[in-house]
Amino acid sequence: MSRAEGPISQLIEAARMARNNGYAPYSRFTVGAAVRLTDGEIIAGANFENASLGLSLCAETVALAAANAQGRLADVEAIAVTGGPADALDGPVITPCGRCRQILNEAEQVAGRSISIYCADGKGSTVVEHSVAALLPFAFNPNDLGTTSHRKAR
Ligand SMILES: O=c1ccn([C@H]2C[C@H](O)[C@@H](CO)O2)c(=O)[nH]1
Ligand SMILES: [Zn+2]
Repeated sequence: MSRAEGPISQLIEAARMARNNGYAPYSRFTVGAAVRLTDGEIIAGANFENASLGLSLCAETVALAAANAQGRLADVEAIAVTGGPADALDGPVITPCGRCRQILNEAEQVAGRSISIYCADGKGSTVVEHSVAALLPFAFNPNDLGTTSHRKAR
């Protein structure tokens, strides 16, 4: 899809704004993500690097952890991600890394619904939609541990 409209473009704009807060002094590649909840609330995240380089956190993971910190992990229905070189306004269409895909899969299992992933270029003009299942086929699931305790009691 190109130039998204309505709630999708709103979510991408939130991700683009969050990208400004990316802490990326080592890679100089800033990333923003924004999660949309079932009631329309948007929760943002930005990448958060560390001098111990391998400890860096991706924007998607930060946004999902922020939703969890508000007790809203089960309400996640979509996520947008955008990023690029810190000194440029644009950037390529990026898709979540492998670790974030596994974390998105966990959120999907908790939410009990599929989560739409909107991958936007830096300008937000090109948007590619993916599902978790498409990005992470044959995922390792909470059910594989023989537990259902990831499901929220309602
Ligand atoms: O989907 C992605 C890909 C990369 N990054 C971050 C990790 C690191 O801080 C920087 C360069 O890989 O971008 C994200 O936040 N999300
Ligand atoms: Zn990641």
